[in-house]
Amino acid sequence: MTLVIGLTGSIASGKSTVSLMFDDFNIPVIDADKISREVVRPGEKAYEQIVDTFGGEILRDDQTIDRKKLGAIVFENEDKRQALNSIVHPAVREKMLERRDAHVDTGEKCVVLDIPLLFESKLTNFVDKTVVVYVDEQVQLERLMDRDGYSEKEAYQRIHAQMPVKEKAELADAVIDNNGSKYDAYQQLESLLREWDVL
Ligand SMILES: CC(C)(COP(=O)(O)OP(=O)(O)OC[C@H]1O[C@@H](n2cnc3c(N)ncnc32)[C@H](O)[C@@H]1O)[C@@H](O)C(=O)NCCC(=O)NCCS
Ligand SMILES: Nc1ncnc2c1ncn2[C@@H]1O[C@H](COP(=O)(O)OP(=O)(O)OP(=O)(O)O)[C@@H](O)[C@H]1O
Repeated sequence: MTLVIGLTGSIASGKSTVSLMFDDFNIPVIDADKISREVVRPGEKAYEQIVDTFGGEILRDDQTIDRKKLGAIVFENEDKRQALNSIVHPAVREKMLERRDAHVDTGEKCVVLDIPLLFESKLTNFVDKTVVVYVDEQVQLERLMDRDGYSEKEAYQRIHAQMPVKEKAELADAVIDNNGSKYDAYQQLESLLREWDVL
């Protein structure tokens, strides 16, 4: 039996940081953000739909989608964010499930689905257990501004486009508190995997 873990959090709470740690335990991770880049490459159905909906202004010279421009549009306007979600999410879901099932079929002990919008998109039925990477909002804001160079307003727009991470923590089977060091988070992950009999 494969244990399927849904890993989530809020923007810049540390999902990718924790997701890399699964490597140390030889546990495969399926990353929804990565897949959401694959399904919007030129030639893909979602690419055509995005260009039809948002216009050619969101393209770079090489015809790929300018993610900064598209991000600025959708995090400013909730209806537009929902429109983008309804184009991209079905394609992401399909690919994630294909990859999850491939790992289940080969008898992997554990597989992780890293999905930022796991709770918002009601995808908890894709997984057996949920883990939230939690940080306090002030730490989240600082790490987000630091990492991506957003202004405070831009950072808050992105934070508020998701369910507050505190609420996600209440819904989770387990929480990794990432307010401390990365090593601290690593130790919490290791003891959780022991508790769940994965190691
Ligand atoms: C808006 C886009 C173009 C911005 O691209 P950019 O490269 O700047 O950001 P990236 O994709 O790396 O996402 C960074 C983080 O933003 C948050 N985020 C992304 N999309 C959304 C969304 N639609 N709603 C709320 N938060 C989001 C997530 O926490 C994600 O981890 C891009 O995020 C996108 O296409 N989003 C729609 C698809 C989606 O929902 N992806 C997230 C999970 S599948
Ligand atoms: N414990 C920590 N101590 C200090 N910095 C950290 C810690 N955890 C993560 N960071 C930094 O905070 C930033 C956000 O972390 P990360 O990219 O892992 O978040 P994320 O949840 O995957 O973000 P996104 O939702 O945008 O994909 C990164 O610059 C990362 O290096």
